[in-house]
Amino acid sequence: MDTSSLPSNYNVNRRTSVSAESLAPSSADDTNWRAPSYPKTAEQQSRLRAAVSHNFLFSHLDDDSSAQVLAALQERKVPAKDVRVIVQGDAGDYFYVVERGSFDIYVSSSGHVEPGPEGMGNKVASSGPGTSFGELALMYNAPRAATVVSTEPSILWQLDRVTFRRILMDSAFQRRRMYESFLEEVPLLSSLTAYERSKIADALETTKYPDNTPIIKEGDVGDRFYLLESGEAKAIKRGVNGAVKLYKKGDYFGELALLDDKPRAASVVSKGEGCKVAWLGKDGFQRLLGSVEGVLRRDDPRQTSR
Ligand SMILES: Nc1ncnc2c1ncn2[C@@H]1O[C@@H]2COP(=O)(O)O[C@H]2[C@H]1O
Repeated sequence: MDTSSLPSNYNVNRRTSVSAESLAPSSADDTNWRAPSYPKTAEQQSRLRAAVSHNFLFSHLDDDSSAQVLAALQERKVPAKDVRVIVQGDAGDYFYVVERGSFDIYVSSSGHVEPGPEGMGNKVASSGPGTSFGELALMYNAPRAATVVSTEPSILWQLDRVTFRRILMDSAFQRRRMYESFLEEVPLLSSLTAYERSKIADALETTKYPDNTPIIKEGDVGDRFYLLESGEAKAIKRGVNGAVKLYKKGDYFGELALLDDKPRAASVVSKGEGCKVAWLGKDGFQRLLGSVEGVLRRDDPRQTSR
């Protein structure tokens, strides 16, 4: 098993007991399996659609899978703050999408919650509307890696482990696998945790450009942030001879227009053998790269190439 996406204190060897059936998302008797379908009012449907619309794990599903997953999601109201929706060390049963409210996520280095007020360990993250949690135990058949606690009355949508594994997991796994090792080598992201990088992996899209093809055009409105996955590219500016910046694997561009809502400050063009880029839309950029905004502003290329 590839464990590179796991938190460092994640004990992969401590398995929980789960039935063989639930471990085999693509088993031979696939034809007999049907996702559960929970009836919903029109009002619930529209809230659910809005809640999943910004969640990247759902964005790559075909229409049929998407309909099955939406039908299988069940509303769960969390009536108060301090409700432990997930307890570190427990077996995984559901994956959760947050519709409303917020949750804090704690990790105890012992792998499970200890008695006493500090027993949940350190707070490592928070989760708000449109985000999701609880996928790790289901993906890796391992105990819950963290404790997730409500900080106010909230609304969740929960998906059972079998439906998660059969419909959502393949695409989630593939994207995380595909990008994990690349993202580890991107200097900009080195201050993030492995878990934060795996969330970025969920959100990335890939595009290939042949040699000498514009990726960004100076003056355009910016809606994507790019990481150079392979090949080369250069930045050029009207009225300036030669490239103002060269990009190689692991470099990024397209951040300035997104940071300040200004038009693209330069064009970026593929060069050499062309290139492959991984990109995040503006929404993903703002949600997932908020903590590196300081680095992006500090390293503003206009300070050296103007
Ligand atoms: N740093 C982190 N380490 C482990 N789990 C995390 C972390 N941040 C968020 N989580 C989420 O907390 C969830 C706890 O249950 P799971 O292990 O199933 O999946 C975990 C992740 O979805």
